Amino acid sequence: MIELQHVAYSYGGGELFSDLSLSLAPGSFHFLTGPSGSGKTTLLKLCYAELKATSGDVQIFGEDVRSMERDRVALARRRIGVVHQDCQFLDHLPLSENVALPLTVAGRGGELGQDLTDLLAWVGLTRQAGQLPPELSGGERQRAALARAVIMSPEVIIADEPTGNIDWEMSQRLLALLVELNRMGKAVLIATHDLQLIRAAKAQVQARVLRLKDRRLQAAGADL
Ligand SMILES: Nc1ncnc2c1ncn2[C@@H]1O[C@H](COP(=O)(O)OP(=O)(O)OP(=O)(O)O)[C@@H](O)[C@H]1O
Repeated sequence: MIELQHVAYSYGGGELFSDLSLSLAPGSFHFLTGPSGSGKTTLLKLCYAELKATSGDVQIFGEDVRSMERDRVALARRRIGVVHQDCQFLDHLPLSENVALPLTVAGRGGELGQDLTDLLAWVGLTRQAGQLPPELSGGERQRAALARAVIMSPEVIIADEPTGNIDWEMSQRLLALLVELNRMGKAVLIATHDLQLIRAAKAQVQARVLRLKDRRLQAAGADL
């Protein structure tokens, strides 16, 4: 689904990483760890074609990102649900409309209804559907961001520090949702510093743990 081969990336200075290869197959579950500043967010952005590799090949759903026109990139992006690190919302719109925004933007707002209700129930936010984003807790925002990322039924879920600012119980809840999505056959890629979360996930799902360090991507040690 998403293939990176011998990829390097630089923001203009030295290379952040090089000769990096990664393959996200249907139904796979990957964690990406590594020190702050090692390039985890950058690597995720390469996976959803927000950035283009400085060198090497990136293929998304069989297409070479370098030669994809903008509309092809936009179409491919609809098949990838992204939970961003800062999970921003439109603060003047209620939670339910924020979650539904990708469908509305795609001109499919008419399909809303029971699916949205079900999705909000799935992430445990039925009661908060009418609230504005500034009125939500950190954990509620993270779950809303996940709901928004999956409303288009993506085949791949990419989450950047999804449990960054939430307590352990809420992290567990979020992890359970991601594991459930994976069991439905979706590929999941999560960047995180949270080693406890990785250990908890490994008890539930066959996850590969990758570590970005010293400009290289390696399989993490067996202790994880
Ligand atoms: N738009 C940008 N322009 C220039 N440099 C950038 C840009 N975005 C990120 N960087 C730099 O690239 C490096 C990697 O950033 P990135 O956010 O990918 O790391 P990270 O591993 O996700 O970090 P963290 O764990 O702290 O979120 C950092 O040194 C960062 O300052």
